[in-house]
Amino acid sequence: MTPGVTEDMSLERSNNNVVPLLPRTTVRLEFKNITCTVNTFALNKLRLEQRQILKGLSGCFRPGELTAIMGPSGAGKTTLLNVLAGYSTHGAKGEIAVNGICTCASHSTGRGGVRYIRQQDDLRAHLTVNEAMLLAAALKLADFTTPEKKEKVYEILALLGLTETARTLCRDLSGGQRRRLAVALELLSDPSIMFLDEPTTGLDSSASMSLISLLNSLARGGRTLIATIHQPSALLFEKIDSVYCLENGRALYNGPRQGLIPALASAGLRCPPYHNPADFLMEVASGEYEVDLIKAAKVMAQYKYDPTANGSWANVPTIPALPSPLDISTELKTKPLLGNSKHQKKYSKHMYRQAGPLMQTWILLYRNYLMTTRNYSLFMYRVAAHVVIALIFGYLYSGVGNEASSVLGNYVYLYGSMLLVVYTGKMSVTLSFPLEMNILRGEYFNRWYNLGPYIISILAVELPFQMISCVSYVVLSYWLTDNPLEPTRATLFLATVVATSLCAQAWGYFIGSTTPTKIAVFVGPVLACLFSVFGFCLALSDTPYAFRWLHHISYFRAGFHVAVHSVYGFNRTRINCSKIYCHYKTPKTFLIEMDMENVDVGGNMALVLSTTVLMHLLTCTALWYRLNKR
Ligand SMILES: Nc1ncnc2c1ncn2[C@@H]1O[C@H](COP(=O)(O)OP(=O)(O)OP(=O)(O)O)[C@@H](O)[C@H]1O
Repeated sequence: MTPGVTEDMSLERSNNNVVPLLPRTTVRLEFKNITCTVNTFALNKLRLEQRQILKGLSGCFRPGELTAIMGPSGAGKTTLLNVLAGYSTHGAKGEIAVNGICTCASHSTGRGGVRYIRQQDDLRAHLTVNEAMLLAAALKLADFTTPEKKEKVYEILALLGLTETARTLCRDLSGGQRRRLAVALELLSDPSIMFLDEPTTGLDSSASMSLISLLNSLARGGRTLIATIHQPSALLFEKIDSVYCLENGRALYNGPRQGLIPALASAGLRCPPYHNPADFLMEVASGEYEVDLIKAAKVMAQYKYDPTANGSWANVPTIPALPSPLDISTELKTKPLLGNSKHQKKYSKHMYRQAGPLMQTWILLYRNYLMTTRNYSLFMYRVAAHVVIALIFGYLYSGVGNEASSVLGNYVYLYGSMLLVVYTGKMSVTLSFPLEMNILRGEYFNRWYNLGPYIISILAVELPFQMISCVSYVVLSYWLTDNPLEPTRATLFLATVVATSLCAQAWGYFIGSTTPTKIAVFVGPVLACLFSVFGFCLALSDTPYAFRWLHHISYFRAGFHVAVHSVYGFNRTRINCSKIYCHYKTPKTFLIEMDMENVDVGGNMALVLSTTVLMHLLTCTALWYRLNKR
């Protein structure tokens, strides 16, 4: 059993005191002159054009503060977040310093151990909250004992108000609970800096308030928190410490929330009394007031907010803050935040270290096992589909395997069988992997595990699935079509069909991991069709020279030739003939006419197996590149 992820996934603990979580170190993130340029295709001019999305942004995010990145839609908020987090840095330039250590903005590494909670749903739908947390703890907290992991999971769930939902499947959580769980999963490793992309989008005002209060409290514990927020209500805006407002890729305002209205006023933009300052800022940034925003930004940058002064800000009406729905802020106000917390002392002897590769593989396998057992209908449908097709083929081609007048019918059955297993093997992963890719990107970026263990864990589930589906199809259809039941022939046929299907699956992984779903949908079938024509009705001698290389590299052709040979080759004696004349009474006649009398079984099997290994290696390389060179 995986340490910390035993069959008893309950979260029992003796002590119910929830202690606020404190990061180990604090992170100050400064950035200077950040630009981001992308190439876009201008349809009207039919050429590539460069477009600058971020136009020289500078600023600083401090520990202990919740910073909101605001701005109208398309202003560049997500792009800025991606570049600063190191999540996607394509086309980025400029300097980013983490606690004074400078890196280039184009480096795609998680800066300062940053954790990035993206807008997309990165949760595993078929795990319960409890399981998701314990599995994440097992992956991330190698130095903790099992009771300590459970204790930590319990603390975090309690802190985020998720204790009640511990046994709920992630797919059944409400939007707000999902966002909180996403935060909880990352809090396990006590990150000092967290980025959140639009955490309140899709939440109602109460859920948004609850989440922003939570983020505010986490920031108070010494973390650096940065979140993109679209249009916060006045109450929600009160929970924000600093504002970084963008307009069209430029910084409009960068400073403390309390300094916003006086800064706007210094540029001649007076917020009407009782108007939500956040709304006013968005109206200004959207160009609803006739002002030169570049000039206004320059003037506002000159404004120095003085929190002690009785001046401008004191005269601005503020809305009294309501108690946090999670009531965390109150608790944090009454407890020391840094340095001497019970929690910090309790875990101070531990490093926040990832589990080793073997343990990661084991945990991920266990996770896949749990998810598969919850979602077994998918597996059952897949096997059932193969069984149904076997029955249909068995009915249509009944008895063709041992009848000389039906050799061509049997040939079509063999070809159809190969086509079936190639399509099901390839398309099942070609279409599902891009969806998996989204979650993989999030978990990998947030350093849950390495690529090797992840790949082993998905293959360990997918390979047996495909093998079981193939075996159920072959056994049933081969028997119904009355093909020879000699052990050597039957075993070779089964082995060839399964190997070809796994090779197609390896191709599917490669296509799914390198192309978007919309393209993968047709690239997969087109390649399968292209490879399938070689060797079926097209002999090598009839193939134009320019295409002969396709004949040689086609795993479909190789598998199909071995399958035909296993049925009609190896000096098979005469086949029964129930008619007056059967042209293919001697199997050799058929093999000669089909240009298959000299099939190199070993060579063809080696081609299928080596193509499988090659495609898996290419998939690993492509995945590594996509995950590390963003
Ligand atoms: N790879 C890309 N190629 C072309 N244009 C891009 C690319 N990425 C982003 N953009 C453009 O850059 C601009 C900023 O995008 P971004 O997603 O950062 O905006 P945003 O402020 O987060 O918007 P929203 O609030 O609607 O999510 C948009 O106009 C977008 O179309």
